[in-house]
Amino acid sequence: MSTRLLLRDLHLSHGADEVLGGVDLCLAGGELVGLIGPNGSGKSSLMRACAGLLPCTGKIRIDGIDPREHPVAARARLGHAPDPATLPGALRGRQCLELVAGVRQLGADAIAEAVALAGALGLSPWLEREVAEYSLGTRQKLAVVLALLGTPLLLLLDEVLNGLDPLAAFQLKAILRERVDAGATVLLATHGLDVAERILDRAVLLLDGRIAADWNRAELDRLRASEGGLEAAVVARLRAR
Ligand SMILES: Nc1ncnc2c1ncn2[C@@H]1O[C@H](COP(=O)(O)OP(=O)(O)OP(=O)(O)O)[C@@H](O)[C@H]1O
Repeated sequence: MSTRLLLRDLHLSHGADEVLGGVDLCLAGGELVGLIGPNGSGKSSLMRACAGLLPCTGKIRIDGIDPREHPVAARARLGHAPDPATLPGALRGRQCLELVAGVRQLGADAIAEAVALAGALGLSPWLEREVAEYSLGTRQKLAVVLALLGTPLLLLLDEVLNGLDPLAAFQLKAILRERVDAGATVLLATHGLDVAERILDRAVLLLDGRIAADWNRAELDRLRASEGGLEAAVVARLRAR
């Protein structure tokens, strides 16, 4: 299986505070991987660094491409859901889709696919309305559709199940599984360990600036069968610090 995302000795600081202190991570094509970690452990920062939005040191490769040297080629392979709070309130949902499609040089087919995805998530009635009128969950749906636009090979999704209604969350999990089965790789930051335990192929724990644990599907199944499951395993790691 090809390496979709490779991180070696990734370091990232916000001012004087080191957030990532040497992250090593290798994701293959066709994996749905959960990124777990306490508040402030650096999950969002890691994703933003991979998307070229934050400076960092160390090795990053997306399908072998360094996003800092070849940002356009890397971005063509990458879908990163924007923070819903940063979506432009004055634009309508459809305009946001068209804007991102334009930046990514995607055509009408990609927009039509995104409109269909929006429908699957219950977003259709909102596409002609301004984002400023959206609820938090509706903004989250639009952020996810923007990330999925153009069927990227690597999806970096930061807590995208948060705030979604049950039907939209169900649909999104099915869409992610379809994308992964078709060869895409998803890195999903989440605090929802019950969901993670059921839907992921793998879960990694980001702790104290590094990957502190890495559970594959068989290990997640074993945890699931044990008392407390993944939650108990994660809580034990956090308490042991
Ligand atoms: N723009 C910024 N300026 C300064 N510090 C920041 C900035 N963004 C994040 N941080 C700090 O970096 C650390 C990691 O934050 P980050 O948002 O990446 O964590 P997270 O794991 O995604 O957290 P959460 O689970 O709460 O979403 C935190 O200590 C946070 O306060």
